[in-house]
Parts: sequence; C-alpha cells; structure tokens
Amino acid sequence: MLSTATGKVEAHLMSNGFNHLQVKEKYIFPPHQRPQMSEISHSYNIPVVDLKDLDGPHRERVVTEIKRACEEDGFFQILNHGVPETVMKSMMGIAKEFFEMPMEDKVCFYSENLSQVVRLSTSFNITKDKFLNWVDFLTQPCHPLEEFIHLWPHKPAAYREVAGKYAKDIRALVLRLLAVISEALGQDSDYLNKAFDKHRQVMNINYYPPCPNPDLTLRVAPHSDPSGITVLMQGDVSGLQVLKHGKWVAVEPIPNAFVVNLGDQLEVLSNGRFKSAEHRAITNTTTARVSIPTFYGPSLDAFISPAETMVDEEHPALYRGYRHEEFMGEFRNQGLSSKSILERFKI
Ligand SMILES: O=C(O)CCC(=O)C(=O)O
Ligand SMILES: [Fe+2]
Repeated sequence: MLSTATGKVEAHLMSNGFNHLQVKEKYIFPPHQRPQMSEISHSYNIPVVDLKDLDGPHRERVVTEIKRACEEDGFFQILNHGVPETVMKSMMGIAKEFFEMPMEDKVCFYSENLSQVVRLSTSFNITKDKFLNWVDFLTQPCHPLEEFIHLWPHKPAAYREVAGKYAKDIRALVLRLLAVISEALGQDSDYLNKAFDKHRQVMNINYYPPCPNPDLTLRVAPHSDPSGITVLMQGDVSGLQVLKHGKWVAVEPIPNAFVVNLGDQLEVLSNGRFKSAEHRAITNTTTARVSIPTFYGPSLDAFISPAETMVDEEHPALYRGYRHEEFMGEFRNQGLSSKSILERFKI
C-alpha cells in the first residue's frame, strides 16, 4: 500500500508504470503542433565535428567547422570529445536505475515548485502547461559541485559518485568548447568564460516512456534552450529533431557522440550571428528513452548583452542587455514555447 504522498506523485509521473498506457486528453497536442511524422526530413544531417585535432596544429580547421555549424545550424554532434566512454555509459546506466527505482525512493524529490533546487517532476510545469509533455525529469545544479552534490539523490548508492564524475568531465569539455566558440566569434579564447561570470551548470535527466500513439503528443514541445550551450547525451534511441528552414530534421544518435546546441545566451552575445536552434523530441511506441542534457551558461547575476565587437553601424544591437536572472524568470513563467522568450529581449 503506497502512502498518500507517494500515491499523489505516482498519479502525475509518466514513469510510474501505468500513466503512459494511454494518451490522456491533457497530453494531446492541437493538430498543428503534432509531430506530422511523414513530413520529417531525413535527408539533412546536422554537422559532425571531430575534436581530435582541437589541441594540435589543425585547431583552426576545427574552429572553422564549429563556426559554420554555429552560424548555420546552432546544432552539431561531436566525436573524440575527451569524455571517456565508461563515464558516459555509467551515467546513462545510473540515470536509468534512478527512474526504475520504486516510487517510495524518488518521491522526496518530487516538486511542482520550479525554484526547488533538485527536483523530480513531469512535463515542464505541470501546474501551468496547456498540453503536457510526455516526460519525467530530474534536474540538478552541478557547479560548483561541492555546493550542490549533497542535495542530489543518494540512491542508487553510486549515484553521486557517477553523476559527479560525469558533471566534472562535461564541465571540462564545455570549457574547451567555450574557448573554441569564442575564437569562432573572433574574440579572445576566454571571452565566453568571462561573459558567463561565475558560470551555471545544470544537468537534467529526461525519462520518456514508450507512447501508445506518437502521432498525438510530444516528448518535449518546440523550444530553444535558455542556456549558453547545451551538451546532450541522447543515448541510442532517436527522437530529437531540430527545425531547419521550417522543416523538422531528425538528429540521429551516433554512438558515443554528444549533441551540442547553442542556447539563447549565445544568440544574444553573438548579436544574432550564431543561432539558438528550435528543437523538440517525439515519442515512439516501443522503447523508453533517456536523454541527459547539461545546460551550461552564465550565472544568474551575469549581465548579458551583445558583444561590443559584434555591434557596429551595419550590425546594430539586436537585443537589449539584461541580468541572466531576468531571462530565466521569463523562461520559467512562459515554459517551452518556440523562441518566444528571446523575442521579448529584441530591441
Ligand atoms: O531529449 C532530447 O533529446 C532533448 C531534450 C531537450 O531538448 C531539453 O531537455 O531541453
Ligand atoms: Fe532543449
């Protein structure tokens, strides 16, 4: 017999063993927002960048490839990124184990309050979302690690050790990427490192159960990330799609690769030169999917505005400056809604 609190949480979560057996009304998106599977493009692939030459004499070539990807797609996959396969596999394994634990072991993390620091929840904001997303997620800040790790789940027993190692390795990778992207913007390599001030790193674990009717609903509604950049481990189950010239393009999993996408802060800092691409995820009938995005960007007190060198008479500032906290507040209030938050900061 479940306690009342556990029973209430179980009624909301998708990963509880019964909520996903039918597509309930609140998960059914209006027809124009449904996936339209026949219209998904498989003929374009987002760029794949091999980072093996990043720290050698051919660095410039890698910078040029990433620059093109940032300008044209805002999305790319990376190989030879330095995060060991064992670290990736252990993280994916422990993430699955977390969601497979009995409800009693997870219920203490459940919250509908978006400001709870470590939080298990469902959809984006279950109290406000007009249509619910087919997802449960755990969200946890990771930087500085010592400040947050004691708030993370302690079950499964190895959770903090495995996720802590993963978070550290991802941060090291992101710092290398920030240097490259700064160079791609024609700036000093520590430009973004400085612009992000004290930095903010948040890891989500998304758990998407199979869905009896993928035509009706979405795992994640269209949105751009409010981060600086996002590094996503999408596992081996497809579902992620990116909007390119008005068409949804599948981002097919590549073993051991990460998907990198630029968030809204990079679009602002680059004064629109680099794009934060709109993306979404669709469901499937057979296989649960776990994806692990790390949202990396400025600390909440950082002041974000287009880089001075990106603004001149020919390229007037496209966005007003703001504290990152203001942007995140708008995002929390609005939820997943294409690129509408960024629009509000346009001049
Ligand atoms: O699950 C995915 O592939 C993408 C998830 C996503 O876009 C997000 O959590 O912001
Ligand atoms: Fe996203």
